Amino acid sequence: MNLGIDLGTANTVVCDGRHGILFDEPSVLLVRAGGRHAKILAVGQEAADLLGRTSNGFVAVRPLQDGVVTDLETARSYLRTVLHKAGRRVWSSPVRAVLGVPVASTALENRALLEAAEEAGIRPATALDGAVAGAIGCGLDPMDRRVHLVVDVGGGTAEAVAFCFGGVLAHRTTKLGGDEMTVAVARYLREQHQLHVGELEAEQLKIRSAEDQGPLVAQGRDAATGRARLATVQAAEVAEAVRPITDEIVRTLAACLDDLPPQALADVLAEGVLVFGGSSRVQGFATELERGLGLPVKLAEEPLTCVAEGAARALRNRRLLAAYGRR
Ligand SMILES: Nc1ncnc2c1ncn2[C@@H]1O[C@H](COP(=O)(O)OP(=O)(O)OP(=O)(O)O)[C@@H](O)[C@H]1O
Repeated sequence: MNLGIDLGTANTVVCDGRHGILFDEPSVLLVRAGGRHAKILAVGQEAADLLGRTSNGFVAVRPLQDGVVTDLETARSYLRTVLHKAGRRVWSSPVRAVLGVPVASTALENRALLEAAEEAGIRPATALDGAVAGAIGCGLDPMDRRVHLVVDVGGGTAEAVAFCFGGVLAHRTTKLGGDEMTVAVARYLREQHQLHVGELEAEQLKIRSAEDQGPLVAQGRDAATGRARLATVQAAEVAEAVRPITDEIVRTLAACLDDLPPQALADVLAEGVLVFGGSSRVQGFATELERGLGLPVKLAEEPLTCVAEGAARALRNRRLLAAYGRR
C-alpha cells in the first residue's frame, strides 16, 4: 500500500495512490480506563458516535493535541487500527506513507509521529508539511518558481504557509481552530439562550449554519429547569459567536505577509490564496480572510481530503520529497 495520511486533530483521512480515499473518520479512540491495562473499545466514527453516551469508566482519547502526538503508545495503537480499517489485512504486507504534519512542528514532534507510524508497520514513513500536501492535492506544484500562499484551518490549528521552488518562505500558526469555534457556539447558547448543549450538538449547529442561512433548531438542556428543550437560533447568531475566533485566526495568519518580499506578494496577488481544512467552510471565514489579507481567496474543492490526497501524490515524487520531506 502507498498511502497519504492526514492524521489531524479532528479527522483522520487515509488516501491510497491508486484507490483513492480508504478511511475518513474522526480522530478519536474510546478506551476503558484501567491504567496500564486500558482497552481500546472503538476507533474513529464508532468512537465518536459514543461520545457523551457512555457510563463512567470509558474515556475518549484523541491521538493528537494541536496537531502533534502527545502519547506514543496511543498514536501507535490508533494508527494500527486505522490501517486495518483502511483495508490492511496482512500484518506483514508493506505499507509506505507520507504523513502531513503542522509546519511549526519541531523535529522531536515529527520524530514521535514517525516512530509511532513505523511501530504501526509503516516503512518508510515520511513527514511532509500538511499545507504543502494540501496544495498538491489541489493541483498546485510546490516546485514552481512562483510563490504560492495556502491557508489550512482545521480543528485544532490554523496555519498560513508560503512556499516556492522546494522551500518554505514564511509561515504563521495559531492553536485556534474549529474546536474553539465549537466551544464558542456552546458558550453563546448557554449565555444567550440559557441552553446547555453537548459538543456534538454545538458542532452540528456550527456546520449547519454554514450551509443554511435560515433559522436553526438546537437541542439541549434548559439551564434553569434542567429539562430537555429546543431553541431557535439564527445562522447570523452562530456567525457572531465564532467571530472573535475567526478574527484572531485571520490576524495571526495575516502577519505571514510581513515576511514576504515584494515579488512574492505579486505572485500571490496574481494567483490568490488557496484555503482548505474543514473550518475554511465556517460562515464568513473566507470573506474575513480576504479582508484581513487584502488578497483574493480561493476555496479548495475538497477541503477535508486534499491533504491526504496530496500526501499520496507526493509519495510518487522523489524530487519533491527530497525538497520538502521532514525526517
Ligand atoms: N461544513 C463545515 N462548516 C464549518 N466547519 C466545518 C465544516 N466541516 C468541518 N468543519 C470543521 O472543521 C474542523 C475539522 O477540520 P479538519 O478535518 O480539516 O481538521 P484536522 O485536520 O483534523 O485538524 P488540524 O489540522 O487542526 O490537525 C472541525 O472543527 C469541524 O467542525
